[in-house]
Amino acid sequence: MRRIRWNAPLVVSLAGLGLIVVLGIVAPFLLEEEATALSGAARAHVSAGHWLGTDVLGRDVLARTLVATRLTLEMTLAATAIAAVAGILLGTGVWVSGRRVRELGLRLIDVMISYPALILALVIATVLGTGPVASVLAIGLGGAPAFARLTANMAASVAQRDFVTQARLMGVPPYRVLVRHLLPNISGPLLVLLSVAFANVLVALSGLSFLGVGVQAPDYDWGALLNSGLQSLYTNPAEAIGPAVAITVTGVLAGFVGDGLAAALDPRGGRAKAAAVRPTAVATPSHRAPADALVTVDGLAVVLPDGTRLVDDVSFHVMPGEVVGLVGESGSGKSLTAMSVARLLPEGLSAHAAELTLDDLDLAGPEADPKRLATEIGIVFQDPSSSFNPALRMSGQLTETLRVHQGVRGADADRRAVEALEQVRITEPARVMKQYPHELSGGMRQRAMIAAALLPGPRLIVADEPTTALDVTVQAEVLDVLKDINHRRGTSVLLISHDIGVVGTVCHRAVVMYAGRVVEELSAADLRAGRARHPYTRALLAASPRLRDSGSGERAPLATIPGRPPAPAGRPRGCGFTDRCPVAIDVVCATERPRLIDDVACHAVRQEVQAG
Ligand SMILES: Nc1ncnc2c1ncn2[C@@H]1O[C@H](COP(=O)(O)OP(=O)(O)OP(=O)(O)O)[C@@H](O)[C@H]1O
Repeated sequence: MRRIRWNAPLVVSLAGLGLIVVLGIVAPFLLEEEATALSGAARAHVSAGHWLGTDVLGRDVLARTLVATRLTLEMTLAATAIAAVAGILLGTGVWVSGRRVRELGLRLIDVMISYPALILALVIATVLGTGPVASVLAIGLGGAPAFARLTANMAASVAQRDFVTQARLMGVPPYRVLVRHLLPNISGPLLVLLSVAFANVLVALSGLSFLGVGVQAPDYDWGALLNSGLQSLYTNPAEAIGPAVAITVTGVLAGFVGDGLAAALDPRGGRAKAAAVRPTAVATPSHRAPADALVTVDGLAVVLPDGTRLVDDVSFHVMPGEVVGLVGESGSGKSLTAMSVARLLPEGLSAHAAELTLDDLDLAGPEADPKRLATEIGIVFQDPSSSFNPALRMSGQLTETLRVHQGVRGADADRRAVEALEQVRITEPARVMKQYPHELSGGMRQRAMIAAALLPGPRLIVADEPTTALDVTVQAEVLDVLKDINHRRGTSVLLISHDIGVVGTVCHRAVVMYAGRVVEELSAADLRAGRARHPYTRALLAASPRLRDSGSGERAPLATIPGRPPAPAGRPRGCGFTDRCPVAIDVVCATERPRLIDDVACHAVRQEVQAG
């Protein structure tokens, strides 16, 4: 419950159900007499005295409908509880039992689920006989397989996680594993199923009473009233309307609670949308980007709600037709910087910058045109297996931006998608268009991702570690495709990579990041020639099998960088690299933040320049 994000449908439907519950509690006290009093006028029509008319014995239908609320809700709650408890126990029980019991339990659930719940309930009701207790038991047990299946499926993924295995190895008793580890991790979807099951149980119980198997006279629930009302449907339809409306409204409200809960528990739903970058109050740019730069980032900061700066004062630019690499170890802030440019920051983070523009498009402004964003910036993500929807064919996914933002449809869109696939060197593009993502290899998927990013004709491609999930030979092919696109179409590329070798070979210029800041900017030619100045860039080069021998021509052993980058909250006041730096100057490096002067932010380099 602690992670629920309240939304309007959830609040309204819960309030509606609450009102019905209150009605169910008070109506028998207030209206019992009226509901049983014989007025003498059988099947009377709607009148001021009887808003829904009277039944076959002359009793007020509205009063009876309201009084029946309590029994109906009690039975529905009881049957839902039986279904949930029996189903959850069975579904989780199989995962805390031994292998044989588990196999047997899972097969049993399979068999039970293959029978429609109502048929199962009717069979049970026939065995148990008529009456409210029998129908509650029947509907409850009939609904249990749905809970058992959901619980078993979800518990399967949790039960194999390391913390559950560890708990079992430590001898934690099964019921504690169940209560502490399994149930809390599957509670969200179970809550949703619970509200949907409530609606189904209500309809099923009313159905049994309607068929005469459920509640027996003189007791009555909405189903029994519906049965009686149906007999006078042509003479006094209002008699059936009361219970019918009650069942429908309550069922729909319970369904809305389920929908509302699903939305409220969905981590991607509700307000979970990409955070926009806000302009900072700083009006004077600190970074002198050329006037004709395509992308200008000046003084970008990405901040956690507690004020921790994950990315701090980052400035760089990308020229038209230029490939710029953002390089640094894991956690240096590359992705957050790139995602700020694409306005795709994860929820909860806020960003601000003195300037963040793509040509004349203000990426920091609140109303950056979504159409321009979608068509002028193409994004290639790291993992090609999760970039496409596995349930849809490639054609629909590749042409989506064209259809949505450029109004290009049908054969035209398909033709352009085929051309884009050809450009990324996919053979038989027409066949690939008809395939599903899982039918393509990882390298093909990543090239298709690049084709999708290319299709609307973007001016910038942001490629976030596009080859990390691929094996080495395929990596080279994908990087080649990116280089080729830049060469042939002049598309600028912002390439994020932790591999300085990749950046040195593919990019024109590298922006080296460490601990959320830019520490050096240099051309790829300088990188390849080993002309890096910042000790961190030099350490990255020494650790790169591709570039370590460049410049000197010697075969130095592959180096590692000792220590680890500081966590965002524990970064020192001065230079973040101080603790790992071989040339750190006492006190000053730890306490004074080095500014980026002549493309390098390092006190030691500055001192060297001044001395010599
Ligand atoms: N949504 C988030 N909430 C909290 N911290 C985050 C979030 N996203 C990233 N971070 C933290 O911000 C820092 C920078 O993250 P970022 O993903 O930009 O690094 P990166 O250089 O791209 O690393 P990697 O190559 O591992 O993706 C890291 O310390 C990371 O743990």
